[in-house]
Amino acid sequence: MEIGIIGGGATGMLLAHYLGDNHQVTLYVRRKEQAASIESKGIQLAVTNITTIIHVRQIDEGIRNHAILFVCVKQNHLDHLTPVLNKIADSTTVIFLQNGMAHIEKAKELSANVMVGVIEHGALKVSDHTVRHSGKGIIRVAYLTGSVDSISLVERLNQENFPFVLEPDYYPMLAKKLVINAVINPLTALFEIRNGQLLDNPFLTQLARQLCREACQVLHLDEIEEWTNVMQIARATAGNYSSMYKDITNGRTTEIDAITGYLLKNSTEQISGHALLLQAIKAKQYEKRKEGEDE
Ligand SMILES: NC(=O)C1=CN([C@@H]2O[C@H](COP(=O)(O)OP(=O)(O)OC[C@H]3O[C@@H](n4cnc5c(N)ncnc54)[C@H](OP(=O)(O)O)[C@@H]3O)[C@@H](O)[C@H]2O)C=CC1
Ligand SMILES: CC(C)(CO)C(=O)C(=O)O
Repeated sequence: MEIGIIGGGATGMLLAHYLGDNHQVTLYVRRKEQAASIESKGIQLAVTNITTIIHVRQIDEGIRNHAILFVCVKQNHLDHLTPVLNKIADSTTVIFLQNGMAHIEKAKELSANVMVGVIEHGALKVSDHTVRHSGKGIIRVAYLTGSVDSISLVERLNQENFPFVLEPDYYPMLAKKLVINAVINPLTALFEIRNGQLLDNPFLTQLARQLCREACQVLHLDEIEEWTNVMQIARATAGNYSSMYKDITNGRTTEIDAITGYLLKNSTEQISGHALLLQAIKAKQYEKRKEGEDE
């Protein structure tokens, strides 16, 4: 298939590497230097040193026609892509792969077919042309809008070494991932700890449990089931730093608005734990940025 991928970060390069073997893949990046780096060196998978040759273009040159267009940028970059996505051919299926749920309403407005997904892999960008596959998992996708044969599309994407699974309903798929990110990400970022430490410190575990309860109340999910899920992910990724921890440490904008902000926006009752964490993360982001400017 002709596949386009927007975003040459960790997930965009991971997809380009694995899908590049079986499909015609074009990766759209924002910077000229990154385009040049991938053009000359291909995408390298760290540790293995396997190189995949794909097409790379700067996004400013425009998007070609593709059967599938994956969107692999962070939530806070999505608004800049609106003019680009509005021009995508109606026959294309756009697949959004963000954490959080703030993108759903805008995604529904596109005239192209739209699917959304969650990535259960761990990926780290090592350089402009190198990605590390730090945790093997799957990508779940679900239909959002338009006329697309989701079953055959997912069958064609699915690979033994890089599985795709079709979910019957997008809402529980995204909501369950949202609970995990709304509990683990802000707490680990605020307390500067690895994911597993949430379960080692009884005070933090109690806080995490409260956040899980509040999130489930907003999203109409079963609290016991989701808490079991959160604990399982915290254990499975015990040695990792969350993406929010890493964003703050590196002075980048976090996805807090699309995660915690989404819960606050959609809550009919007070969710005091999340309300406090939203401000705390923004305050920390602000301080880290100031530190960077002062240096
Ligand atoms: N990494 C992981 O393991 C996982 C990530 N996710 C989710 O996947 C999403 C993407 O994350 P991730 O890949 O890690 O993020 P990264 O920050 O690694 O990559 C984002 C990329 O998007 C590029 N970008 C931003 N704006 C544009 C634009 N207008 N046009 C083209 N490219 C653009 C950035 O380019 P530049 O380098 O020039 O700034 C950057 O390379 C997030 O929502 C994240 O939460 C979910 C699960 C796991
Ligand atoms: C699952 C988890 C919490 C793993 O770190 C994640 O998705 C993230 O860090 O954004």
